[in-house]
Amino acid sequence: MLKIADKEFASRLLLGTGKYPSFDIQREAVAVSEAEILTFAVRRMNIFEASQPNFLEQLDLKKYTLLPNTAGAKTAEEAVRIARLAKASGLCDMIKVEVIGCSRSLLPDPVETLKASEMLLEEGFIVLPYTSDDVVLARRLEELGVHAIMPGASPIGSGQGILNPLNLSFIIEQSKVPVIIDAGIGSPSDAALAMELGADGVLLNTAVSAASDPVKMASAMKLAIEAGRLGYEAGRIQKKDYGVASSPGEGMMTT
Ligand SMILES: CC(=O)[C@@H](O)[C@H](O)COP(=O)(O)O
Repeated sequence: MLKIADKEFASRLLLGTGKYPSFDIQREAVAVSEAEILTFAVRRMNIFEASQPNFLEQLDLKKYTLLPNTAGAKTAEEAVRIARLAKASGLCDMIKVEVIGCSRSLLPDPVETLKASEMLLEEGFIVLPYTSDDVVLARRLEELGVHAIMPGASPIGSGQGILNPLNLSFIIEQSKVPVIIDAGIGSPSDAALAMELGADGVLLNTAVSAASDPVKMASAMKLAIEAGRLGYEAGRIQKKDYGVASSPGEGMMTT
């Protein structure tokens, strides 16, 4: 089980809700993914405008935990304002802190992310910050008291997969809160690798929503995350420099 604060989830896949070709495809993709946590950008969701189409209306909200995110924020203050709006909607008490520091790479601003996380923790939110794969920043966030760390695999929407597995391993090794690899996942093998590294979960959006067949890809991601987790729990063999025969040589009959 994935445990975040006092909440437990059977699925380790967290799914974004942006950029699907249609609500119907999105609904089907979400269903086959078996994800229990859905993230959405508060700024892009018409949560206060009943007249506007809204994906959340299409869902049985009792089946999902909503994870609003502060996408669009460039400062800690903006992120906090967006988080308060999300809380006021009454839909959720968790928040994914996303403070972008570079509009080209979409990489997070470490200083503002730390600041926003601190402010939101003081206000009683369950805080899940999206961070870079910086090991020291991850430790500082955990020391603040965040409820999960969400380091990026690579830039949001890039589909480049895991660029720095070593840093992610260091973060996973040092963290006592769940580590959820967030952003940049491009294929099921990327998601499986994240889980094999020992991550507690994977958050992804574009790899599914922009796939040629989002529903099939949602299913593939679910299976990859389950396979990666099983592989991690099973314990992979050590890599060796030279070949080692798979069949025992001793005791074999010779002619
Ligand atoms: C939806 C969301 O929260 C994104 O900001 C997230 O980081 C996913 O990134 P990808 O689209 O690269 O999976």
